[in-house]
Amino acid sequence: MKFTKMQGAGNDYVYVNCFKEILPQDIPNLAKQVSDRHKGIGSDGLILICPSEKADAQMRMFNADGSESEMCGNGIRCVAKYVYDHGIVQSQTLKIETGAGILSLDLDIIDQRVSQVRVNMGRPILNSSEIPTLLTGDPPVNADLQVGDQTIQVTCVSMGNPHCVSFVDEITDYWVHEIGPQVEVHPMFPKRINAEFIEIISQNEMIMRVWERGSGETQACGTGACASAVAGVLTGRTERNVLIHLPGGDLRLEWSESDEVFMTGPAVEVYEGVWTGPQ
Ligand SMILES: N[C@@H](CCC[C@H](N)C(=O)O)C(=O)O
Repeated sequence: MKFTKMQGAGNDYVYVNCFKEILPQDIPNLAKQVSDRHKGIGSDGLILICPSEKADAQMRMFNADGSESEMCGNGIRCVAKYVYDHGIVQSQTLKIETGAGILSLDLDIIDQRVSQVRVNMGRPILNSSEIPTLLTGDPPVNADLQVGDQTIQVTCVSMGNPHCVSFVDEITDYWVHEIGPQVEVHPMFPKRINAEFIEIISQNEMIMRVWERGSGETQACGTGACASAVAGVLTGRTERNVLIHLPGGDLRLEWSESDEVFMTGPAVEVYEGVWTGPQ
């Protein structure tokens, strides 16, 4: 199976061109195998670039534990780069089908290669069945979450996939590695959840680390950055334009007055290879 390793703000996935490649039936198991950083290729998960009847291409995304997610913000920028750079569709605007609907993307092209992508990530969902108990009222969708022996204040936002955002004074490993995994599997979230930890720098700038559902800490999460930008506005901490610094790079976010979230960030191809599978 031919694959391409790509990363967006350090969030790295194995991408497979399903316009050409035929995959084994058990894709969750394939995702687990290729993602393994010691015995596989090593990645935060597996992303399939597939034909679509409704858009230029379809993206399917699997976390490192084999679970499938509805959406991947850093992934969709890389899918757009792949589709353009590999000549599947050479248009500066693309439509990609995801589990969260069909999204529109604008490509920034330098020397005939995509360098940056601006994605219309759609409207945040503030009353989602994926985040059932917390989101029963009007926004702000804030709640107190009991985690171990402490209560943390969270803001829950779905970008097609679910996110639980906590604003903290200082983001430490304690938050990401101790609290993050407990938030992920908290009984309040039956489909599990991605946990973002945010330090505010100013009304237009924040720092973020994430504990991702199904993959653990990653260097960036695009949908998590969108959810955090929305949560910043909902809680009165930030304005609608915000620059988010993540361990793997920066993402620029805008929550427009028309209620759509726009995310701009890099997409990078790292290398191509052939997966022969565990022997
Ligand atoms: N890193 C991604 C999100 C990947 C999926 C997530 N772990 C989930 O299970 O919802 C991003 O950039 O959005």
